[in-house]
Amino acid sequence: MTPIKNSSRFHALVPAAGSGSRMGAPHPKQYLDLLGLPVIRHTIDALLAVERLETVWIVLAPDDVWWAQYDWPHDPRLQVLMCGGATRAESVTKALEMIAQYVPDDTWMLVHDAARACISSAVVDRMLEALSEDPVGGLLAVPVADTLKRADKQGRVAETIARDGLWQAQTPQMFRIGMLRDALAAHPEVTDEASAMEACGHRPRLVPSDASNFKVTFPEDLAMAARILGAAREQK
Ligand SMILES: Nc1ccn([C@@H]2O[C@H](COP(=O)(O)OP(=O)(O)OP(=O)(O)O)[C@@H](O)[C@H]2O)c(=O)n1
Ligand SMILES: C[C@](O)(CO)[C@H](O)COP(=O)(O)O
Repeated sequence: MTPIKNSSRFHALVPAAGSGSRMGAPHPKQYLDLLGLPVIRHTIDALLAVERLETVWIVLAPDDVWWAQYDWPHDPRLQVLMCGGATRAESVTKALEMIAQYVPDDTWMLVHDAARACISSAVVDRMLEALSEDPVGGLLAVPVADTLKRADKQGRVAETIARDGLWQAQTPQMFRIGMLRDALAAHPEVTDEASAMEACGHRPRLVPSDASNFKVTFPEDLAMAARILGAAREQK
């Protein structure tokens, strides 16, 4: 592969090497049926609809046997890396190490869960507008709406936590590839990219999103995702 010239400005990276253990299905949740297509296909279609994304990199597990069983968009911007790791952070880190050989360090990378299949291209475009001049980058997130309780070991309320200023982190999470690669290398224990950046002393910007961009995690989530995507289709 030759280096990509002309400093590609925005790329997306989709970690899709998880097993979906909380879904409890016989195969990974990213390949489960959602409105007649695998879950991840909706994610890919939404990202490919964002014209400013120069490449959409998909990170699969090295032993993935499902991807090859489907047809995927014939778009040269769609690229597959078979380098997933044991954790989400490891999958992202390994992919960034490969991609960083071909793109400049200041390239923006939008890391987006394969399992957030209801993402809309309009929201991603809004994120690009909000963050492209930002010195750090940031993430989609929603303010916490419910009252929060911490449980004790008996399943009783140990305390009520003030929700002021609390947000739920979503994806995409958008950072410059060089800074993100270094942050994840230093903090491999994180569950999202923003945490690695925070641990390095940065303060990622929160870009308001909404609950429709939820992560398909449990069996009942598939019906919810189908309703959201179905309603979005009807509005088009
Ligand atoms: N080793 C891993 C684990 C997760 N992921 C990806 O990271 C995203 C968010 O992770 P999560 O929803 O937790 O997925 P799983 O790990 O597959 O689910 P579970 O935790 O229920 O096993 C998913 O798109 C998943 O495929 C990954 O690329 N590599
Ligand atoms: C990145 C993420 O989707 C933000 O909410 C989340 O942290 C991933 O969580 P998991 O630990 O992979 O379930």
